[in-house]
Amino acid sequence: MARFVLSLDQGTTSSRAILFNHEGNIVSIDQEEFPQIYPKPGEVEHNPEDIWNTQLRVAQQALRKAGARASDIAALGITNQRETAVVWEKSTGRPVHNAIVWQSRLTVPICDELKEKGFDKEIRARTGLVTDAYFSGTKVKWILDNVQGAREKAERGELLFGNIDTFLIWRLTRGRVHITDYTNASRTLLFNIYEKKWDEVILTELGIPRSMLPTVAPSSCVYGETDPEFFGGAIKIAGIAGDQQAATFGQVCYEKGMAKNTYGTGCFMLMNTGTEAIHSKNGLLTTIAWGLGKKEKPEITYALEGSIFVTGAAVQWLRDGLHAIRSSVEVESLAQTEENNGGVFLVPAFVGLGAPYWDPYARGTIVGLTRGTTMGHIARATVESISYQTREVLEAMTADSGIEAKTLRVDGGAVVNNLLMQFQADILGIAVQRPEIAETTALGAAYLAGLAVKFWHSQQELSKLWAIDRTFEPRMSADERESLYHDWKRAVQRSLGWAKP
Ligand SMILES: Nc1ncnc2c1ncn2[C@@H]1O[C@H](COP(=O)(O)OP(=O)(O)O)[C@@H](O)[C@H]1O
Ligand SMILES: O=P(O)(O)OC[C@H](O)CO
Repeated sequence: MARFVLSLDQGTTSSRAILFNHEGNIVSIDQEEFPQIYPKPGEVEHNPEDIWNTQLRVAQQALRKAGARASDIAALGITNQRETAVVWEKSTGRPVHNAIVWQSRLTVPICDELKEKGFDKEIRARTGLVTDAYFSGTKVKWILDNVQGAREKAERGELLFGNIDTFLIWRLTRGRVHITDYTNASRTLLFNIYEKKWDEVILTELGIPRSMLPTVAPSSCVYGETDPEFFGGAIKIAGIAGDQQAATFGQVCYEKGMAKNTYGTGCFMLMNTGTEAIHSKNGLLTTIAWGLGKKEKPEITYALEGSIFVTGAAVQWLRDGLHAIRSSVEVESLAQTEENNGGVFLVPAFVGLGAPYWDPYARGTIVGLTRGTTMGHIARATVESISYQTREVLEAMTADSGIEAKTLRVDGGAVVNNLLMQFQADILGIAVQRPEIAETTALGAAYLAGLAVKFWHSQQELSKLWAIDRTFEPRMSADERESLYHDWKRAVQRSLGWAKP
């Protein structure tokens, strides 16, 4: 009798694999970081072989640590950094270029051209997204336009495109399955979220052959099996979701109006809007939260999303760029060396700004420096910037949905930082709830896979497994809160448009 579900969580900075038991508890975990490649300022790439090798290794290691065999695994779920685009040869499985990462600004000129033509309105109306280099579509176009021979090969049906979920499944099944789910498809800029199919008008405009694209399936169903060689036996692949949607599922935000915020490389807030796709007037994205039900008749749940590009990555910059700390966790103690930010505000617009500004030309800014500024102030300003950006997105969400959040569910690598969590509650003026399992991304993918093979039977059953580790109540006075937020807004104004040619 299978005892576990295996979750593969392929993130921006690391690959993780987690085994969950029937209670939704972690049985074993393994994680490996892999190199970030920065070819030019603003460009970010990953070597797909690094992604594959680290992901396979951590999965094998997670099984080994638990003393589990393939037959102990009821199913495998995959969750992934979204939008990151890989194009590979169908016959060999070899990528024709590095993966172009979601953060990369490489395709800003393509997006500018689309906007000049007014095609951004078509994109918004069909995909729910804004025309930004963030999404996969212009990355695929760039590869076809710039890698020698790629376009001809693609037109002959010899190249395939996929986000990381699709690439991993292609490898895990040794090229037998070319598939994605509704959540990942909704982030490509190529998928019509209303008609629930690849959008021919956009494909034509970007010159992307339909034959490159994977089949789109529900987020919870059996897609195929892993080649027996990888885990000493075949394992059913039965769940797929982009990592932010998976976290929303793992946080059991199953009712309309429920929201979560994930603190990783960036921050991503998603609110379940039910069967209604709300068109944002405040700089948010309309996206697919998950597609459940049958392949022939998917039941789509939509979400509003606020995507913030740089949050935890700013802490990494303190570590790797400024060498102010040796590990990300040290940011908390460094920030605590000062009682407040000393008037310093840091806008981490390293790759432009995402929601709600969508300014590819914004750049990082530190304002308010004086002779008395210390590294402690800068560390505090970095932590605070995560919370201010989150408030901007939550305000946009309230304006778009008309729903006032009373609490915010949080997860992701940075929520271990109690200073950040307390400041977040203070600056929002609402309680922040940290669940017992902060690995909700992996948990969400496990839930999706487990539901497909009846390891779990219903979303109601899963809702009961959610438990709070700690609630952070707001303690700051309203005057102080508003004054800090006002100054943050002034700082953002100084970062906007900085790199515009
Ligand atoms: N204690 C901390 N305080 C603030 N940020 C942290 C802390 N610990 C980790 N982080 C940040 O969280 C991110 C890692 O979180 P994770 O959820 O693994 O991200 P991802 O899935 O994007 O790779 C890194 O950017 C790291 O700098
Ligand atoms: O890998 P993460 O956790 O930084 O998430 C990345 C997002 O999916 C990008 O949209």
